[in-house]
Amino acid sequence: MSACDANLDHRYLIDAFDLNIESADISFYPTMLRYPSRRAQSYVVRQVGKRAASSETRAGGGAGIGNVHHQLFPTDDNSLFRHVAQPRTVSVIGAPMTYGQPFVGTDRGPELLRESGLLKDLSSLGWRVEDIPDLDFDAICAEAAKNSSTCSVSPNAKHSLQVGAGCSALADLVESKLRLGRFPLILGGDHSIGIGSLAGILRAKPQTGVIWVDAHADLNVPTVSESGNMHGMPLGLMMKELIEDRRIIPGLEWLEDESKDGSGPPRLPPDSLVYVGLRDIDQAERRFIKQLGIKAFTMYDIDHLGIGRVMDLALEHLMKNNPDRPLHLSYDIDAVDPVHALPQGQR
Ligand SMILES: NC(=[NH2+])NCCC[C@H](N)C(=O)O
Repeated sequence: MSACDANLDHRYLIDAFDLNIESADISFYPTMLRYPSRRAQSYVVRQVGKRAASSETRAGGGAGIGNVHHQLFPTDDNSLFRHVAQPRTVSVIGAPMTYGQPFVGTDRGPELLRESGLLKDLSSLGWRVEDIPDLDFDAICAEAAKNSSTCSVSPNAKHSLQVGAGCSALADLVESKLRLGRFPLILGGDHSIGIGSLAGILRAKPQTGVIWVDAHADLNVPTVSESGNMHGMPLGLMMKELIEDRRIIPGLEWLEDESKDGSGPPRLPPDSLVYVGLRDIDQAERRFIKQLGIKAFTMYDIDHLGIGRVMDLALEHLMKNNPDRPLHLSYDIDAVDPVHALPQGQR
């Protein structure tokens, strides 16, 4: 662990995110499943339960002052969750994906989060909870794999048929919940689920700004990926600048389908993304971040500026030209201080 890693502990993250988010996902790496599940879920729960993000409260962010302020002076600000219908309902979607990286185990994420009391905690925050049965990736992915003999081999996108089929089902579900005015809370699964979450979200709400809390940039595309693992690609696959036509990847053809309301296939403009917590990025990703001008806060920045300031800057970047846009938070537990979540065998 380096000194700067120590700064990104859950407490800081929880206290710093005084955000008005409308959707969230959380993803795992197998070695990180056990201990952090309680912390991970409390983190997400806190996000869902957040109150107003006034500049006054955000100013105190990093050290937890903003959060203490909320507890002392709770507000019931209707300007929050503007994109969520009343009564507020969170749709909990289990996405037990394992095919985006080499290890089995990430499929236990939804179960462990539920076991650690997620649903009760959500309801105690005053939300209605819609607990949807986990997506049946065993069946969906096995069915998709049947086509593998008739399909060309993936161009450096491992298990793309399985990841593609699973994420297509996830995208449909996320999109339908957003269109009902619900808050989709997606429980991974490895981070290739981001392909499904982002596709569904961007089809329903193309203006969405994305905050990607992760040690990794996940900005690879098959032409440059060093590992071929799709958990390293969800953001790259959403950027037109990095991949023109996703139909070249077997299993991802659906990503080029028009959105129902005619807004085109789901795409994320580079200025609609902010990274928080980077500490392990590939050569090509580094180049892309620079070329595309993506806003990126590394562990160094968090250590240097403090997480409160980093979050102020992140929000400023996403909201300055579009103060009413929805936000999506994607949280990979490997962003957490390795003292709490062992990052063995990242790739
Ligand atoms: N969400 C993650 N854990 N991503 C890990 C990605 C690691 C590496 N950059 C790759 O593309 O293979």
